Amino acid sequence: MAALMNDVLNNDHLKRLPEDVTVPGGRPERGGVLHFGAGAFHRAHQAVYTDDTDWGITVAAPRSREVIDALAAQDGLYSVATLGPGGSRYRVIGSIVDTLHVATETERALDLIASAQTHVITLTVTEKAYTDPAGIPGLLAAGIARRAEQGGPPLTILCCDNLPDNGKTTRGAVEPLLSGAARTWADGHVTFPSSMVDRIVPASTPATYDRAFEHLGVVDAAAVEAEPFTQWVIEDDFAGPRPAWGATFTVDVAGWERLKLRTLNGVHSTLAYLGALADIETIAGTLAMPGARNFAERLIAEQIAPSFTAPDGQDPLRYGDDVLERFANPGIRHRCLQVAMDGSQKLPQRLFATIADLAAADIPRELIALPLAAWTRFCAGTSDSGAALPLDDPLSDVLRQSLAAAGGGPAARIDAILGVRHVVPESVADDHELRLAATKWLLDLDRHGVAPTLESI
Ligand SMILES: NC(=O)c1ccc[n+]([C@@H]2O[C@H](COP(=O)([O-])OP(=O)(O)OC[C@H]3O[C@@H](n4cnc5c(N)ncnc54)[C@H](O)[C@@H]3O)[C@@H](O)[C@H]2O)c1
Ligand SMILES: O=P(O)(O)OC[C@@H](O)[C@@H](O)[C@H](O)[C@H](O)CO
Repeated sequence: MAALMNDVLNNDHLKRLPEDVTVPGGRPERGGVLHFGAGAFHRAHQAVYTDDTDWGITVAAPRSREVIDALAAQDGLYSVATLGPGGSRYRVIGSIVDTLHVATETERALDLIASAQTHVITLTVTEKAYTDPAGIPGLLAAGIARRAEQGGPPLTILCCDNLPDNGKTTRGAVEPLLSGAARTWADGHVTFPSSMVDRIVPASTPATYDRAFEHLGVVDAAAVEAEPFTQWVIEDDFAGPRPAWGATFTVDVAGWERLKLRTLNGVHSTLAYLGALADIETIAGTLAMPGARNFAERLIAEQIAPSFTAPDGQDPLRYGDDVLERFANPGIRHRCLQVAMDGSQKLPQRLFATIADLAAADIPRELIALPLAAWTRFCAGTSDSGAALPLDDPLSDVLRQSLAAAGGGPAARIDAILGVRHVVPESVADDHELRLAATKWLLDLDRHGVAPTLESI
């Protein structure tokens, strides 16, 4: 413990910490985890779970090096502020022992993937990263090939992105890029467990760093803020050793993924598009609009919950109530525009899967057509007040061109969005009832805007 305090106190950037700040119980003496995606979520989720073990993480940044440079300058130390009803609690995390910039250190990245010291690779690289063979999937495949050549030990690749069957998705992105011997080796030595990850972690802003400075008394350029809730459900399919994470290990994660992606993330995206259109900055602010909570509760009870079977012991309605309480947390300033980005990569699992299952069960789909209408209007890029809305989406050109070609009529615009294949499944694109309901909602949004539409529900 004394050594740890020395570590923290000797660090140039994190010293003289107030007594209410939790500090690491020691710096890990070993590595073992290689993580890709140096974003806010990793720092407030997997790195925190790992901080409770004796394993260490090398964090690799695929693109911008801003975060890893900040971490490196602070000896890997940074703070996570938990923003609860009673105020903020700060904890310094010590599990990050090294950093790596993939674009400029590709050889080192491959060596680390191949290294016998690396047992688990974790990923938070956003949903779209799995569709780019030249990106992370290609890097992993090349690293696995090197590991195979060297006859390295088994390896676990653990996706922590918000995707359904995320282990299978990762395997599906990497395996086709392996050739011959490497593929045979990977079959016997590499596993891709699925995992459900949950903690709301908004992007850090200058205000985040100001609050950290005010609380810690030192500059922390890698600070993150998060809600108190945290959850990690992992398919117990590790090829080799793993850290003693305080997660739930299970044989089947699919039910947990559906519960979370459809309920939490589905409602999150819904509020994000409605809020952005209404010129509201945050998810909490959107949920506070008159009628919004009633709509969200009905969406969960009447559309989302009946679309799937919850895991044993989970009540989707209670889960949904808890989610709405979490969204209402005023400390979490999660911007609608952050949640709204990459809709084409998120809505298949957050919205369209729900719609498809409701249609298959012959359950009416009127309420769930509203988020589809809101996304359609959002993609056109103008809010209810006439302000410009950014469309930060890898398919932005396709979406905007389809809408432009459709002209101004709501039915044609809904058809244009439903016609974007690879995003909207065929059964949803052909869903006549959904199309009519979404057209009606889009007409309401065009004529009256979000606020009166929500109040009318
Ligand atoms: N923030 C949350 O509340 C939260 C909660 C649960 C799960 N997640 C998952 O974690 C992911 C990352 O969230 P975050 O808050 O850390 O975001 P972030 O924007 O802070 O970080 C994203 C990271 O992904 C990398 N990245 C982006 N596009 C990439 C690409 N095409 N190829 C390779 N790398 C790419 C970026 O360089 C960055 O390191 C989310 O997309 C989601 O799947 C986030
Ligand atoms: O992180 P994304 O971009 O996949 O989605 C935005 C939010 O819906 C998401 O980050 C939630 O906050 C998170 O999934 C909660 O666990």
